[in-house]
Amino acid sequence: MNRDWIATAATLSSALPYLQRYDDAIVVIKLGGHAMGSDEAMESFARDVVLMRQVGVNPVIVHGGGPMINAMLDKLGAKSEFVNGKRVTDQLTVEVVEMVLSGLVNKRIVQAVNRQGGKAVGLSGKDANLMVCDQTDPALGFVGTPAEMNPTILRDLFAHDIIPVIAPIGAGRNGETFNVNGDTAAGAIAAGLKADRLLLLTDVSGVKNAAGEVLTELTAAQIKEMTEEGVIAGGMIPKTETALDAIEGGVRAVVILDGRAPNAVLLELFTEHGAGSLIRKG
Ligand SMILES: Nc1ncnc2c1ncn2[C@@H]1O[C@H](COP(=O)(O)OP(=O)(O)O)[C@@H](O)[C@H]1O
Ligand SMILES: CC(=O)N[C@@H](CCC(=O)OP(=O)(O)O)C(=O)O
Repeated sequence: MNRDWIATAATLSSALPYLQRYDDAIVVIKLGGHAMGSDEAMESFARDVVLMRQVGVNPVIVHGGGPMINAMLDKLGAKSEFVNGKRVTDQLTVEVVEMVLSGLVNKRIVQAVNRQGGKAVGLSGKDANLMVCDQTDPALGFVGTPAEMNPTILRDLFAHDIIPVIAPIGAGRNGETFNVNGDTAAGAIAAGLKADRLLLLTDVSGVKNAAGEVLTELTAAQIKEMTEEGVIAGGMIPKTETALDAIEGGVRAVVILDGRAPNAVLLELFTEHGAGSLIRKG
């Protein structure tokens, strides 16, 4: 018999304890703009998510799309600046952010999942009042901080075998639209659902120390120290902040990992190998 088939059967068999552990688990996956990559990479990601659903996991995808927003702002001749990983968002920018995230990016992911045989439905924080926000800081404009989560809609979707794909747009209490950092939104949704896992997919293999080595496990104290020293910087700041908030909010564990690695989520969930940097309650 072909050796590859024997190896495939052995791999499937060794996954049994993990399949049992994650049966009916809620796993929130944040797909960052930098991790989205080519159509082939998107297809492979979508396939992994459909497989998760097939084996009894309830996956929720929350996406970013920073590079896609930048590209559209460039086309419009508009500039934007970031403060601690958050985009300063004026009226024009928030309109572009909503169009790009809820439109182009969200539907690309929805379609990719559905092409693999899944049932994905796209929504944003506005739908069913999923994520109601307050303004983060007047200096940042229309940037929102999640203040009230209404995740019942997501449980209703799970019950119908539907994979929710969520754009990080928040509903304001006075009809405003808020731009929410994708990691922040994913953390708030994971906490609202008391998810078993929050996987933050990005373009590095995990959180690196000053020597550039990936730390396989991180404590809150280490994150605080590394941020003060500037070792954790830029886009990694909202990710590690999110991880700590999510754990405080009742998420069992958070993993920051490279979404561009082949089958990254399957490797993390269903093998003993694991991947990236794990953060859990200390
Ligand atoms: N200590 C660190 N370890 C790993 N990456 C870091 C660290 N500090 C800053 N970064 C940067 O954070 C980036 C990930 O954040 P970001 O670009 O916002 O990703 P995404 O678009 O996937 O959300 C990495 O590509 C890296 O340049
Ligand atoms: C407030 C804020 O910064 N919002 C982000 C939303 C998109 C995002 O988070 O995209 P990534 O995950 O690809 O970085 C932005 O405007 O870029």
